[in-house]
Amino acid sequence: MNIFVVNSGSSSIKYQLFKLPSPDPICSGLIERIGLENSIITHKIFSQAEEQVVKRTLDLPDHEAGLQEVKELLTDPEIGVIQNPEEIQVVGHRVVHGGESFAKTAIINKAVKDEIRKLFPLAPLHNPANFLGIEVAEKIFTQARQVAVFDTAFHQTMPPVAFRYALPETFYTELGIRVYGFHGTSHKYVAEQAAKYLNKSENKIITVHLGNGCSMAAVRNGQSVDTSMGFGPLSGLIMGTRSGDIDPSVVFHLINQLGYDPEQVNMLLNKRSGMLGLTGHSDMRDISKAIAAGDEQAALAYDLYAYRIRKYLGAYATVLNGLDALVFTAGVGENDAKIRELVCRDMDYLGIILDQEKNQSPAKSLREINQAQARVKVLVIPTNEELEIAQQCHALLAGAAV
Ligand SMILES: Nc1ncnc2c1ncn2[C@@H]1O[C@H](COP(=O)(O)OP(=O)(O)O)[C@@H](O)[C@H]1O
Ligand SMILES: CC(=O)OP(=O)(O)O
Ligand SMILES: [Mg+2]
Repeated sequence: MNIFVVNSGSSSIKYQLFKLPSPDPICSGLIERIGLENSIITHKIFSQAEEQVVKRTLDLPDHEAGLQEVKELLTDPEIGVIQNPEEIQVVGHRVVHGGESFAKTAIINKAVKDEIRKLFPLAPLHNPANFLGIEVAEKIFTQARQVAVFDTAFHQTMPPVAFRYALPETFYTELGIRVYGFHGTSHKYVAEQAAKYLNKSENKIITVHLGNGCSMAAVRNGQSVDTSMGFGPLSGLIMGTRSGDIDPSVVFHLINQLGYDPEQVNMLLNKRSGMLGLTGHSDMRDISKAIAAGDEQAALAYDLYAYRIRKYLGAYATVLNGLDALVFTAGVGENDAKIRELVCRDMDYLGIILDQEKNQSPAKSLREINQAQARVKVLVIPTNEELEIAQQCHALLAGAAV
């Protein structure tokens, strides 16, 4: 079954084509700077041992132009991997917010689209772009089943003690105000990899997803029991441009005393805060360079970022009443050894003892970075949200076990 996976962001589209049940992608790509001049498409084709990379710079005014270009690349007479778009049987879409309506992957129809649209205000950076990706894919891959895989779905197993806020009950029952949690596809994927590695069906795992957005999850026996993002993808850890946890009094102060309007507060907390607000950079590689050049603000921000993770680590070890494995994943989690070191420092009371040398290993596959005698495995596991999405689509449509 040919499954094309689309992860649309506000200015980017990531995609991969799989022929399930094989987990190896046929091709993958990233389109950056959609809507700006000089959009960049990086398209990779994997065949046997070799990898071919095609890079094109062109003006792509919108997502439709971006996906049209991908269609051309997929069906190109020379480098194409299929002959026509009808060969794609399924398009799997990452959709960030599914509210309480979707505990599982869903075939997209009008009702599903209406629900995704209703959730725009709760995930303003994500759901509108995801929706656009669906609409464009429907036009291009007209024969394919369109399927939505929700970031929130994995966290629907959380108990009420983890998902309820201390607000009057009707705010939950009538207005749906509760913790939803995000990055579920990634937390699920790496927690399953870790459980296989531990070779223990009963297990307690904390997963730490550190990308542009950052979140943690406490996972017991494969089920999410708590997570750091909440009603929207803004609470919890410090992120590239998002503040993470902040006292809501700050919002009232900004509005009532400093004259901000609600949209300005929204922009501030979502787009101008986090590491960007603290240092002027949202990319951890730039922050590391600034620290090396003696920038004290950058050094403080880096410490703040790790400190927040440590607080959640303590909380989740308590929630789980112990810990078998701590998993780092996504761009920062997989690549930034120093962050992992700061997070794991002085955690021997929890059974976490890092092996400095193993922590420095640049390997790109699952690796164990704790000292041999440590009670808790510390693992770096590359996430693969696209493969997880493809496998969930396959399970839904072919009845395959995942
Ligand atoms: N070698 C690296 N060292 C430190 N951070 C890195 C490295 N490579 C990528 N990153 C970080 O990963 C982030 C992107 O992570 P990713 O998981 O791809 O995020 P997203 O899927 O949210 O776009 C970048 O902003 C950057 O901070
Ligand atoms: C939900 C979320 O924060 O996603 P991302 O990390 O892709 O921005
Ligand atoms: Mg991501």
